[in-house]
Amino acid sequence: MTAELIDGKKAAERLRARVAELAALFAEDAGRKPGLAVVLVGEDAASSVYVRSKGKATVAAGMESFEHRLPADTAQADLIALVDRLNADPAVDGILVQLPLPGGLDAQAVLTRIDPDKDVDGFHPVNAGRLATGLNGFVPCTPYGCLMLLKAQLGELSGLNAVVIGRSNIVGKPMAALLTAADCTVTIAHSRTRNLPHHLAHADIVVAAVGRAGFVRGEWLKPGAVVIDVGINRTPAGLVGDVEFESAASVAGAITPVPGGVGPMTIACLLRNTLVAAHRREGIALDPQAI
Ligand SMILES: NC(=O)C1=CN([C@@H]2O[C@H](COP(=O)(O)OP(=O)(O)OC[C@H]3O[C@@H](n4cnc5c(N)ncnc54)[C@H](OP(=O)(O)O)[C@@H]3O)[C@@H](O)[C@H]2O)C=CC1
Ligand SMILES: Nc1nc(=O)c2c([nH]1)NC[C@@H]1CN(c3ccc(C(=O)N[C@@H](CCC(=O)O)C(=O)O)cc3)C=[N+]21
Repeated sequence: MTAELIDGKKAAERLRARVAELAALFAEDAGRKPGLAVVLVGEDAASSVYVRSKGKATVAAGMESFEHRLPADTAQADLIALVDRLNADPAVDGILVQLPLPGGLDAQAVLTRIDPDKDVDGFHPVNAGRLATGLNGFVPCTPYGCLMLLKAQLGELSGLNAVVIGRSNIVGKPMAALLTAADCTVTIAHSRTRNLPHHLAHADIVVAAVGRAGFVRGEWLKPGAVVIDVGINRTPAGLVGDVEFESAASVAGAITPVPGGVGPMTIACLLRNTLVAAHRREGIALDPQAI
């Protein structure tokens, strides 16, 4: 292996520590802690684990965590009613509805019901539009975390070629928007892309968000490329990313591991977005450069 390992766990710990300091200052000024509400519908094992670790991280950062667990057979109207209550609750700065929702529930309708100014996931169309047009809003946590890792690794991104593999609303599309705003030349690849290796051969930055274990091979990469592996795939061999780590690490300049790469940054960015939401709601200034 020649690639440098990008330590997302350490970067996330640093970000969480900064958020915790600023959350303590906020609590002094506002007379209350920032609050994050997480809604989990159903009993999906992986989702339960995530929700528990989000709750722990929220409390550790000096924020209030409100967990709402609903049965898998919850009616759409009841879920919408809960979102309405959270929208109206002054103690709640951020709302996250854990995805995927059980079959029968309309995720898009639920996400669109969340007050855009409490939408710390950045999934509301208003926030997607703000990101696309360069306005201040909430940026989805996973791509935001990826951008932070890239900037820490490379410094200036201007003029670099980036290939984003995947075009989902929660990872690929906002990732491409962020890289475009950072003046990269961005290619978005997806399941209909012809000759992915051709595109990757020119990529200084590769972000893989495909959902297929070990999909990206080292021999497709440009030597020295910085590779961000978003994939979380549970295999009999354990948790693996979308990049074939061994072969990629012998060609790339730097690469994120799975676990310990993008995942921890996602949670840290969720806390960051909640802190920002709390400041905006209370009209308390927060220097964006401070975090
Ligand atoms: N670390 C973290 O914090 C997070 C990790 N994840 C993980 O990231 C991965 C992606 O998540 P998500 O974006 O939600 O997934 P989606 O399933 O929504 O999107 C996958 C994307 O990959 C594309 N794709 C599928 N097959 C190929 C192929 N053969 N070649 C090129 N592109 C392909 C799809 O293309 P098309 O659009 O044509 O179907 C689609 O755009 C998953 O492993 C998920 O678990 C997700 C969120 C957070
Ligand atoms: N509304 C919503 N917002 C999300 O942000 C959201 C979601 N729904 N649904 C599911 C995906 C996935 N996701 C992850 C978060 C943390 C890790 C994480 O911390 N991973 C650890 C490993 C955890 C483990 O061992 O399972 C790591 O990569 O090191 C992974 C994945 C957020 N998501």
